[in-house]
Amino acid sequence: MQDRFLKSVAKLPEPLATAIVPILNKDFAGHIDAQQLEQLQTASKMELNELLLALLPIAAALARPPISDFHVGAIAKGKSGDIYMGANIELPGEALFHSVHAEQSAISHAWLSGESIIEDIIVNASPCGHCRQFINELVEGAKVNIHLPLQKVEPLSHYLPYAFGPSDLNITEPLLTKQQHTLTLDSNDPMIIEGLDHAGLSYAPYTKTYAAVVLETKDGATYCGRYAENAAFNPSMQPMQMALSTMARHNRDFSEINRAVLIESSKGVISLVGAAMDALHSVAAVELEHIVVEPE
Ligand SMILES: O=c1ccn([C@H]2C[C@H](O)[C@@H](CO)O2)c(=O)[nH]1
Ligand SMILES: [Zn+2]
Repeated sequence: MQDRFLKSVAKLPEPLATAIVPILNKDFAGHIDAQQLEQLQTASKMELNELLLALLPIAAALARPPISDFHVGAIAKGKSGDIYMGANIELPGEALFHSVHAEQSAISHAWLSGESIIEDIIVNASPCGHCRQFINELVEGAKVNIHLPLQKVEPLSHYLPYAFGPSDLNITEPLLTKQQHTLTLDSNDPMIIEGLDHAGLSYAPYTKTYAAVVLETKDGATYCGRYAENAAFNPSMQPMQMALSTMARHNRDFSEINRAVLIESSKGVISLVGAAMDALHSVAAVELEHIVVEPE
């Protein structure tokens, strides 16, 4: 089991702790598939909703909050039945808007893993307004069930009545709708090829700035983030933040970043390069490679 989970596992009821230890092996990065979840349910004799709440300390152990020391853990449950953990990240010395909320981290984890509908979000602290908005931007967002430790399960619409969302800007395909934008560049650099794929899957209906970030560590492992825009603009999740959140879930230190690439479409009305550089430089002494690609 990874050391970062020792304290959280110690707090779990014994049968659940015993059953989860093998899952928390060195490769664990916050994903528990439907079959494993069923095994945990059998072993712990817990109702599914009870089990999901019991798993939150594991999700919270993924957090990196050097400013607040407030560890938030969230779980997004996809239509497939798999669950995806996420946690908050704060960037040392940088403006607070660079922070990633646990709910965004869990949602982006599900999205990067190919989920097209998120049915439930489980979180250990009441979701802030920004997260309620982010959830409302998803496919069937108003219907996402919100699970909190001391509250009965309610759909997002209970927590965010009279909501603003993509339809107010005449966007009919919300976040998580399959994207396929063609960005091609003649390159045989594996990091750039990976980045082009992710940029093509990014979600940017308001600016068309399709973008992705790929971070590489010295051992050759790569961690990706795609741009996820919001109709409410400010809660949009930057590709650098999403990539850092992927790295944190994989238990990698940001100082291990060896190479960082931002790919973005030349036809977008904004550029994410300044924001991406600020975020990157707060955690790693690496220059950002900025690659601008002509969409087809
Ligand atoms: O809904 C919320 C509210 C706050 N936080 C994080 C952001 C920041 O890192 C810390 C303090 O606000 O908690 C979340 O992850 N989700
Ligand atoms: Zn929040």
